[in-house]
Amino acid sequence: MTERALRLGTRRSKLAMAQSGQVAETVSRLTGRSVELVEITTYGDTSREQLAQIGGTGVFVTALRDALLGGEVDFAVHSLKDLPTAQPDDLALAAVPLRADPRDVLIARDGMTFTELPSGARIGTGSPRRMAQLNAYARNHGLAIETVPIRGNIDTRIGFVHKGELDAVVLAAAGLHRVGRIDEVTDFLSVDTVLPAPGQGALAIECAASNASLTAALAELDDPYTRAAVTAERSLLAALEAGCSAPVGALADLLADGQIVKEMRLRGVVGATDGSTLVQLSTTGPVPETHDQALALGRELAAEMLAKGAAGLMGERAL
Ligand SMILES: NCc1[nH]cc(CCC(=O)O)c1CC(=O)O
Repeated sequence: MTERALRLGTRRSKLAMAQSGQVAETVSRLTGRSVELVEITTYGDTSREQLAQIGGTGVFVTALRDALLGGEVDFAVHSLKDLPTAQPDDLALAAVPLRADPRDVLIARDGMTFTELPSGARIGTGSPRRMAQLNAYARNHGLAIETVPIRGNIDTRIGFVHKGELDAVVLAAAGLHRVGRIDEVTDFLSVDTVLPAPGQGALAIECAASNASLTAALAELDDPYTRAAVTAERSLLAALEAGCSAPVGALADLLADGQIVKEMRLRGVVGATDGSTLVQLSTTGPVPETHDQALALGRELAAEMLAKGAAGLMGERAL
């Protein structure tokens, strides 16, 4: 008997459809089963309010998770940075595939880089994290910029620049790669300037925890280093009691001696959105070999950041 197609739940945005389409092809190749995309509309897709006002990026996730638990779809693909830090017991994070470029990038008019922008340039972003770090960099380097809150999908955001409403917008490299618009980037922002969101560039493949066979099949897509890194980053976020849209950046990467991977470094930042204050620290440790070791790395850095005053900079608390 021919098995029915696997149903993959996805948001309707171009980015989500691109991400889900790529995962669908891989899952179909690995399992030998066809995969059909089931489009789900989330509250985050329909609301026009700023994310901080509607509960952070978790609003992109809830409807997909409801569809999973209701048996409407078999598995779902999320942008990992949009997932709340607490993983529900009845949902398995079956795979975190190899991470794409985690950096933030600038798309500016006239091909300009960040430091080439004119005094008073208006830069659009919906992320308090990006605002805090760009404003801090500008303060420290004598640049005069204005960060402008924006919402919308990738096309809408880039459109603000094309229409002349903004001088530049900031987006994630990973999203632009996946929708085929990476060539429009005018400046790849160093992570020393703008630390990415915890989990940025990574995907999360979820299914019902009760579906053990599908959980095991999807685990084939997991990249252990990526999973360890994003687990440490999200552990930091959780330990700071911050929500997905708090002004918190984090990045875990591997430190190697030649070809030999020696340690994992975790960097974290939290800041006031006007850039007046940033708490930015890092820690290193053995490459986590277990989930708990990755969690511990994040908690360790969070404790150091809280001791340096991070709590007062959180703005939006975990919801
Ligand atoms: N909710 C916005 C969102 N969620 C994930 C990505 C980028 C893709 C990724 O981080 O994997 C984006 C767009 C952006 O930040 O520019």
